[in-house]
Amino acid sequence: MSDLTATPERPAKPERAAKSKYKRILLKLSGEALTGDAEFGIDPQVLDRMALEIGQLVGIGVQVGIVVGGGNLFRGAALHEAGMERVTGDHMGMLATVMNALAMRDALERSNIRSRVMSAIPMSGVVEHYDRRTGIRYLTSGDVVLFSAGTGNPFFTTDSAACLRGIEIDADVVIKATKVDGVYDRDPVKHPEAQKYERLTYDECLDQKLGVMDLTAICLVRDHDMPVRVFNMNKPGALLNLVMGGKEGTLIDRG
Ligand SMILES: Nc1ncnc2c1ncn2[C@@H]1O[C@H](COP(=O)(O)OP(=O)(O)OP(=O)(O)O)[C@@H](O)[C@H]1O
Ligand SMILES: O=c1ccn([C@@H]2O[C@H](COP(=O)(O)O)[C@@H](O)[C@H]2O)c(=O)[nH]1
Repeated sequence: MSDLTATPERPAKPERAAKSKYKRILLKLSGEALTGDAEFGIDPQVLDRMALEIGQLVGIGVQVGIVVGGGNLFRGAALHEAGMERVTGDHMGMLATVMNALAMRDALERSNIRSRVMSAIPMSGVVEHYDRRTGIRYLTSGDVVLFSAGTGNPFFTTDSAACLRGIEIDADVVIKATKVDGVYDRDPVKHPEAQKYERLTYDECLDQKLGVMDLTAICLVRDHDMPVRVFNMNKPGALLNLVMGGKEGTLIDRG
């Protein structure tokens, strides 16, 4: 029987991402998309598929930091609407992201992709506490790093956490993997006639209040000139194509 406590062998150092457009990325995975066809929870098949796609990036030497959402389990705002105190609901939402990160790490390690989970909320014995310099060291050595528990503060979302961590680790781009294939002039799930944008400026996103990412997150990336790409995580090969410089989804930058 294999030793389940062992971490996979470190693979031979991958060649530098010679042909990739980005050297270090921050990938935001939608929690809601982890449910697959179910209504709640985590679909292991979705995790395995994501692990495969992330493995392709690691294989060409791209450094991958990940922030996973928690919308498949708990959202503070929804719990609050149902009568719970908001901060407690947000704490539950952040803990949900830790659960998703643990599940993602499990899938990555089953695919022999070395990975670490760090949490913004100390959780000794379960995951490491977030430390920027340690996280960067792990990334530099080729490990995938899952930054969990959002920002560690209530009233934020994991979109903001993804932009924050992306800026902190000096990523080349924040990539938001979601269920729609980019940013539209209105929610394409509710409005099938919605028009997709190829490229948008931060200010256009803010002025038009485009709901694909929260406004706090957009302000943060605008203030730090961090490009964001939104793409459909259900499209096989799209993540690799995007990292190689292909035109997937929508690019949000300063124009
Ligand atoms: N203008 C828009 N363009 C694209 N998508 C939009 C827009 N407005 C609202 N949306 C919705 O935003 C969703 C994308 O957000 P996502 O699924 O990542 O949710 P989230 O709340 O960020 O993630 P999580 O599930 O992790 O909480 C899409 O599924 C889409 O329905
Ligand atoms: O910094 C943060 C990040 C998240 N939360 C709470 O967690 C849930 C799940 O995150 P999603 O971005 O919605 O997937 C979120 O709704 C918040 O309740 C937080 O409080 N602080």
